[in-house]
Amino acid sequence: MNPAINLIDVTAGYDSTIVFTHLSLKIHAGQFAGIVGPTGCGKTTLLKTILGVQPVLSGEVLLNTQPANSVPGKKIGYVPQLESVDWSFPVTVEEVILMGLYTNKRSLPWQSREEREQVHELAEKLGIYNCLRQHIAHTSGGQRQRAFLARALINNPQFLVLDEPTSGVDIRTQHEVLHLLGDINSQGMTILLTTHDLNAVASHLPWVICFNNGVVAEGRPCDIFTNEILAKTYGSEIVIIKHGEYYLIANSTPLKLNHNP
Ligand SMILES: Nc1ncnc2c1ncn2[C@@H]1O[C@H](COP(=O)(O)OP(=O)(O)OP(=O)(O)O)[C@@H](O)[C@H]1O
Repeated sequence: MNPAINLIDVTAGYDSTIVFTHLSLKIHAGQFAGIVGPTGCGKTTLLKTILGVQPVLSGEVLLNTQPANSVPGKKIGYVPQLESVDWSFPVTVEEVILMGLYTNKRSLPWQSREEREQVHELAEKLGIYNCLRQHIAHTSGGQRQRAFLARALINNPQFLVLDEPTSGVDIRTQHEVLHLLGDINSQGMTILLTTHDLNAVASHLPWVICFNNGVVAEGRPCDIFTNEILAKTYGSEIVIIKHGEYYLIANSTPLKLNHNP
């Protein structure tokens, strides 16, 4: 079977920076995979390359055997890093979701009844029906994440690509978002995301790709999250605390609490 996403010997980057060279990576249909790696190692650039918005310098990116830049945008549902979104933009949650439906040909005020019903159905499914009329800036981090997820899903894409869906929200919301993505994946959606949260990956994702300007290792979290692979990925020691079958990965050096008054 052909991979859903197939990078073949890809070199990509910007005018001033080559971010990765000769990268080959396959994501299979139905896979739920997370890319982890240090800040600036090229995770977002990799997603942009898959989305076809970042031109490759050499090599090829195929989506279901078609070149990525020839695949209509609607085939890929994309959730950007929400930290990059301008929250002062005057839109409601409902309008954010509707934006997913519009191409350059249509403007926002004119939605059909079917389109509204489609939005309401999806909002109900994602648990944000009650905040559809709320200004997006007045919603919680978890509700925003769900609103942008709905915007990405509204066109029934073949793949879902998310840039750091677990950042900027508390631990409980992180788990809720990943649980929701797990449910969407179990209905057949191929999902690729980036995250800095190794523990969330370890507990929710079946497949992890350790990245640092290239693939360091990939596999099941239980095989991949070793001191050796994490040190190679992050360039410094990452402490893994094991308790029976439970793992806790310390993203920073353990601290000794200050007991001084
Ligand atoms: N538009 C751009 N123009 C030039 N260089 C860029 C651009 N965007 C990113 N870079 C550079 O490319 C490299 C990879 O950046 P990228 O955003 O892909 O990393 P990342 O792993 O997603 O980082 P983070 O975890 O902080 O989001 C960095 O050195 C960054 O400075």
